[in-house]
Amino acid sequence: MKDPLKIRWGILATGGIASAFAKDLSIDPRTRGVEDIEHELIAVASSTSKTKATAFLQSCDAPSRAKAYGNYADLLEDPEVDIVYIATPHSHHYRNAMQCLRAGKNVLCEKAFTVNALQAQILVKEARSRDLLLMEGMWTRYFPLSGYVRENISRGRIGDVDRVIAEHSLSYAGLFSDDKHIMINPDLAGGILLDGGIYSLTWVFQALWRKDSHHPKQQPIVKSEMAKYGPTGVDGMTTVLLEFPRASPFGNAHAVAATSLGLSNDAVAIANDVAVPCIRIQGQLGEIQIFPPAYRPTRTRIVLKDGTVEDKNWPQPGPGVGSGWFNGYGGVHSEGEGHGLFWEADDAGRALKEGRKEGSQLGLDESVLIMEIMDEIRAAAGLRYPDAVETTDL
Ligand SMILES: NC(=O)C1=CN([C@@H]2O[C@H](COP(=O)(O)OP(=O)(O)OC[C@H]3O[C@@H](n4cnc5c(N)ncnc54)[C@H](OP(=O)(O)O)[C@@H]3O)[C@@H](O)[C@H]2O)C=CC1
Ligand SMILES: O=C1OC[C@@H](O)[C@H](O)[C@H]1O
Repeated sequence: MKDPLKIRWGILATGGIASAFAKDLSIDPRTRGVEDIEHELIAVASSTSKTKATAFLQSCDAPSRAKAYGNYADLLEDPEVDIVYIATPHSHHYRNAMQCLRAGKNVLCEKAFTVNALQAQILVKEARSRDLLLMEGMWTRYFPLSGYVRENISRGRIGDVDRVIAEHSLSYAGLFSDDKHIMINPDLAGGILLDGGIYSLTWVFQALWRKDSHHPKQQPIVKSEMAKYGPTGVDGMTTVLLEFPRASPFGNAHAVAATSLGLSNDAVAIANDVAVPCIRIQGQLGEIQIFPPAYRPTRTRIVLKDGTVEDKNWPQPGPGVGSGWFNGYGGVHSEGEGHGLFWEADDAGRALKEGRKEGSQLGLDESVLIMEIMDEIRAAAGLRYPDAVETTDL
């Protein structure tokens, strides 16, 4: 077998998800059966200071040769960096991704891809004109669990998908010490739609926007309601009804994508020691249930009308570094294993190997379409971020 291709990563920002990503890069890909590529963290950049970048590398047990930069521009000039993972707030994705592309770097950019669809379209055009990889870091799409769900839909286990009910919420109520918090700060494009609603929409799209659909693909019709978080005016709860046109004796397919900053199915289920699915994908023959959290589920159930019940657990693989490695970030992960960001990193690495220019499970046209839908939802409720955040000027 040929030697694995080494993917040389740079990371922009030193916050919570940047740290989880750096730790996942350090996990040997062979622990998840990946032998054709491997990852190396070459450099991290902090917009605040080199000291912060150095501390970040230490806290992530990064390779000793990894470099710390005190600004983003210096990392983009590093010829050893093949691909940049952007882990800044939503407000900064457009600007940072454009900086990377203009510096000739491939890009894996955290979700939500941008603040609005126009920004996403401009980035896509830039990446295509430069023949660079541009990929939205919607990690959930790359989990083996998601592949299993997609495959069972394709095999027709539940019949055609008639309805999807998707809910992703966080338990943030009362937890904000001030209005500058990333989740609620309009200057950082905060609010639950861009942060959490994107997961509910991801599950709806994984189920209903499919290459192998028996039905012609047509854009969904969207209706929505938003409840604002009073102190800052961003959305604290958003509920979306999507109708997917199709030629079926049962009419169009429906989906509900719900999200909230304060209500958490996950927290309620844990507190009461019960398991309640957050995603239900329903067809005439039965349904696929996915258990919370929607962004990192580890359990599925298929329930069919013929009496079949199939439960499966999907622990994230890894070296078993002990519980608590990722605890306190992005939910409760009791397995003490990898976070799961390595799956999207593997897909980005394989894209570089194969010459592919977008993610295999979330192409750029779909990322743009989802941004268009989120624009529509925000416009219906009058949620517009400051001009400096919505702009396409650099
Ligand atoms: N896939 C997933 O599971 C998750 C994804 N995310 C996504 O990752 C992104 C970052 O979120 P998260 O890591 O939680 O955020 P954090 O607030 O923890 O970190 C953001 C980092 O961005 C950098 N930054 C640059 N400019 C600013 C600015 N003006 N204000 C604040 N920070 C700035 C900072 O690093 P520095 O000072 O070093 O430049 C900061 O540490 C978002 O897009 C979010 O949606 C978040 C959580 C989980
Ligand atoms: O992407 C995310 O997933 C986990 C959540 O805790 C976090 O708010 C969000 O950004």
